[in-house]
Amino acid sequence: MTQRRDKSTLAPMDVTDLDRHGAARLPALLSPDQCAAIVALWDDPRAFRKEVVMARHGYGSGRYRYCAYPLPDPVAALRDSLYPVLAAQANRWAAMLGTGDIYPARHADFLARCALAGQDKPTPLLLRYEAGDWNALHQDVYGPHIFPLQVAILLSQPERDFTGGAFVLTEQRPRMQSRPEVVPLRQGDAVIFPVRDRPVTGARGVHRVQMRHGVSRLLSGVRYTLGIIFHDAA
Ligand SMILES: O=C(O)CCC(=O)C(=O)O
Ligand SMILES: [Fe+2]
Repeated sequence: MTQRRDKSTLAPMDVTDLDRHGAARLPALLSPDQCAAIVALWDDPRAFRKEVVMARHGYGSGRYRYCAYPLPDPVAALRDSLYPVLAAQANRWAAMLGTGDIYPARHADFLARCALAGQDKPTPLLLRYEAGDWNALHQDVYGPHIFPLQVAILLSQPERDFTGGAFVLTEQRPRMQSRPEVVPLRQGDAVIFPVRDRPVTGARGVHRVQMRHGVSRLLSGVRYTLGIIFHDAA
């Protein structure tokens, strides 16, 4: 599948936004047709390994389905093409934090590392929300191996397909109150954000802030998102 923009490079502003605000938007990563093709996967049971009904677990309200391996073509293409850019950013953050973590240039090599630790189940997921549904603030950690950045792509068109349902991040600042960040998305836009935490440079050097993401209540309609997580699950 061809995407509308070259994802091998992110505009410098995107990286600046990640460092300054903890999230960066990739406008029009997918066309409306590409979004529709991914939404259509929802009804194909071969595409998925598991469904989660969020209310049963206290995760909010709505449903999501984890893709099965082999990933559906458009999902595999997105995961492969986004990874190298995010790995460069992940390595920069690891260096800032002095963790010693090194993320390999090839996604396959990172997945091999996950698999050795028993994390071999695919984590890309399709989420579906109806009026009244929401997604509790959370972190998508599935085992000790964590790739620190993830991507969510809005597949539905705000105001036409749904209202409400904003993508929300919170940043838990040490010994301070949390900071909310709302990322306005149009259909086909992606948001890049930290899975668990990120480095922030303060007066006394670099410290870690915890991040959580979620979705505010849908007021009407139906909203689909594709979530791309780069570590596999145990
Ligand atoms: O539906 C959304 O915008 C958020 C989805 C999500 O939690 C994820 O992609 O990990
Ligand atoms: Fe999530």
